[in-house]
Amino acid sequence: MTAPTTPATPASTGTTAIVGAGVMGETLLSGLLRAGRSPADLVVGEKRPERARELTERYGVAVVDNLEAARRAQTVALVVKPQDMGTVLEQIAPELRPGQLVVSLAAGITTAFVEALVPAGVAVVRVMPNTPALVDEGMAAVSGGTHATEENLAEVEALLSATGKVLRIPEAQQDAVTAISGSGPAYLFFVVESMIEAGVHLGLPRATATDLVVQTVVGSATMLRETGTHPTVLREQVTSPAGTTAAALRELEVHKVRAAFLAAMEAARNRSRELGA
Ligand SMILES: NC(=O)C1=CN([C@@H]2O[C@H](COP(=O)(O)OP(=O)(O)OC[C@H]3O[C@@H](n4cnc5c(N)ncnc54)[C@H](OP(=O)(O)O)[C@@H]3O)[C@@H](O)[C@H]2O)C=CC1
Ligand SMILES: O=C(O)[C@@H]1CCC=N1
Repeated sequence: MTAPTTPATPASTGTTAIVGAGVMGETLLSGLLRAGRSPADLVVGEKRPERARELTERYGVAVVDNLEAARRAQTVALVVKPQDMGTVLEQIAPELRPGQLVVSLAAGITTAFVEALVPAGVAVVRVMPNTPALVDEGMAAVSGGTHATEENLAEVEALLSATGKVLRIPEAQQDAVTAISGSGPAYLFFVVESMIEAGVHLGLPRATATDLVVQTVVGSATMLRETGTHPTVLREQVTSPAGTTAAALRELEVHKVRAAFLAAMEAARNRSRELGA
C-alpha cells in the first residue's frame, strides 16, 4: 500500500532521536530538516566528538550520547550497522519507556530481535530506506512489529514520506526489499560506471560520456515513472529491427547479465537474512 497523501511536513510527534549518523542516518536527518522539522525537535546519538561537532555545525541539531538521545526522544530511529544493533539496544534499553517508538533502519534486523531487547510497551517498526532519500526520491518499506499500532505506522510513514515514496509491507518481505531497493542504487550506479567506461573505450571524452549516461538514466527512469509503460515495451521501442540496440542486447544475453542480476539480488537477500540471524 502506498502511503496516503503525503504531508510535506511530517506530523509533529515530539522529539525524534537518530542514533547512528553515518550515511543513512545523515540522509534521514537532512531529509527531516528539509521537510520542515525544527532542529529543536531532533537529537542525534553519535559517539565520535569530531563527527558530533560536524553535525551540529552543519544542521544545528543537538548531538548527545545514546542514553541522552533515548531519554529525550519520543521516537528513536536506530541507524547503526546491523552488527552494532544489539549493543546499542542493550545500552539504551534502560532509558526506553512504554509509549516510545523504536524504528530500526538496519538491514536484516527483525522486529522480534528489537522487541526482545526493549522494555514491554515500546513499539517497534522496521524500515528499509535507500540513499536517494537525499534528493527526496527515496524508496522506503515499512513493517510493524508485534505491538506497533496503526498510529505508529502512520507516524513512520509520515517521517519517511518527507523524502520519497513509502510502502507498507509484510515483514517477511523485508530481506527481499533490502536486496532490491535498499541496495538497488548501488547496482544502478555500477551500471552507470560501466556505461561511462564503455563510452571512454569507444573514444568519447569522459565528461561527454558521463553527461550522456546520466541524462539517459534520468530520462529512462522518468519515462518509466511517468508513462507507467512496462519496461519490456519501452525496451522494444528502442530496439529497431537488425539495429544497434539488438546487437548490444544480444551481447548482454550472451554474457548472462540477466542471470547475474538474479544471482546478485539473491546474494543480497541471503546476506540480509544472515545479518538478522
Ligand atoms: N547506506 C545505505 O544505503 C543504507 C543503509 N541502511 C542501514 O543503515 C544502517 C547504517 O548504514 P550506513 O549509514 O550505510 O553505515 P555507516 O557506517 O555510514 O553508519 C553507521 C553509523 O553508526 C555509528 N555508530 C556505530 N556504533 C554506534 C554507537 N554505539 N552509537 C552511535 N552511533 C554508532 C557509526 O559511527 P562510527 O563511524 O564512529 O563507528 C556510523 O556513523 C545499517 O544498519 C544499514 O543496514 C539501510 C538502507 C540503505
Ligand atoms: O549494504 C548494506 O548492507 C546496506 C543495506 C542496504 C543498503 N546498504
